[in-house]
Amino acid sequence: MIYTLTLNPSLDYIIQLKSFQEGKVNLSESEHKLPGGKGINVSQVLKNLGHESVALGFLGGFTGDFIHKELLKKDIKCDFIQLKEDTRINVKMKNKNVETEINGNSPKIGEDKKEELFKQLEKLEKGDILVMAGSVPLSFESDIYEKILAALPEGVKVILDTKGKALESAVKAKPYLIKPNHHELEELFDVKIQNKNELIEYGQKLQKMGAKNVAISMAGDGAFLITEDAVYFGNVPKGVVINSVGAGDSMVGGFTAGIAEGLSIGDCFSRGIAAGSASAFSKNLCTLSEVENLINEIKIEKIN
Ligand SMILES: Nc1ncnc2c1ncn2[C@@H]1O[C@H](COP(=O)(O)OP(=O)(O)OP(=O)(O)O)[C@@H](O)[C@H]1O
Ligand SMILES: O=P(O)(O)OC[C@@]1(O)O[C@H](CO)[C@@H](O)[C@@H]1O
Repeated sequence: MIYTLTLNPSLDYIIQLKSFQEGKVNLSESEHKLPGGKGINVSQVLKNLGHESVALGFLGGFTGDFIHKELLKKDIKCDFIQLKEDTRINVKMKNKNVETEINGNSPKIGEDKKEELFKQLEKLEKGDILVMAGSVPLSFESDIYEKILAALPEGVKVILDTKGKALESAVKAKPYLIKPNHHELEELFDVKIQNKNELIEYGQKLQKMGAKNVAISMAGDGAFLITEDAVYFGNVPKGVVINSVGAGDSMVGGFTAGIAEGLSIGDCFSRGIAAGSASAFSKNLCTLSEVENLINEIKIEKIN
């Protein structure tokens, strides 16, 4: 089974504006609400690509109820731990082509709820895939992903998409795949990466620190995959970006679907890029046909 873990889900409130002036009353042109949070988006993408998953994490209050109901409507299996406080609201504002995000604070999560999560994860089995994605709630220490990795039963394949200290500590516990974007890589090592060789160098540093495979996305500029034996570059297809929120999660979802189908790592990478771009080119998260329409435009090149 595939599990996704979203420690810090969100109700994403998407607002489209014709113009925006700071300090003024601005009228929205349209708005909609979506269940959000990186692992939850991965579960939605997996569903669209024909794969079942169980969405795990913490939900609370009316925002949590909304997310739960929306996921059940999509026939996504859920096993969330209930919190008293409301799940956060993340505002995604689109003014012409400029996307601005305001992400809310996480609700409080007690020690008992954390223990409940570890109990749930104990039940995973060899051969299961666990996708852990997103920020760490304020109630948790930044090494929570490392602790989860260390506590998991043997043989669970972990895909991790997070950043900063949470990523730095978790790589030590040897996840199967991590997916930083190039900005997150710069932030982690506190450097300005000047060219592709440097990017590969820093990706390989993460590998030396423990990550088995490192996929580095660079939005419209392609992506690198560093495996144990090789470095691959994948181009991204050309298209008009409509909504980049969730593009990274879609890449993770596409890659995970490839693993579940037993594809080669290069094909998983290509599927991930197609899914990321298909989501970027549409208002919603990618569908299977959108991914299939792009897959042949992606060429994976082994560069060393
Ligand atoms: N401008 C673009 N053109 C084509 N594809 C894109 C573009 N931007 C993003 N993508 C697709 O989405 C994938 C992930 O993009 P990106 O590097 O922005 O990840 P991210 O920063 O994790 O995403 P997110 O915006 O969800 O946080 C890319 O590898 C690509 O497949
Ligand atoms: O604060 P985090 O967990 O890093 O990111 C949360 C978030 O921005 O990520 C998703 C898009 O990737 C959105 O659904 C959600 O609002």
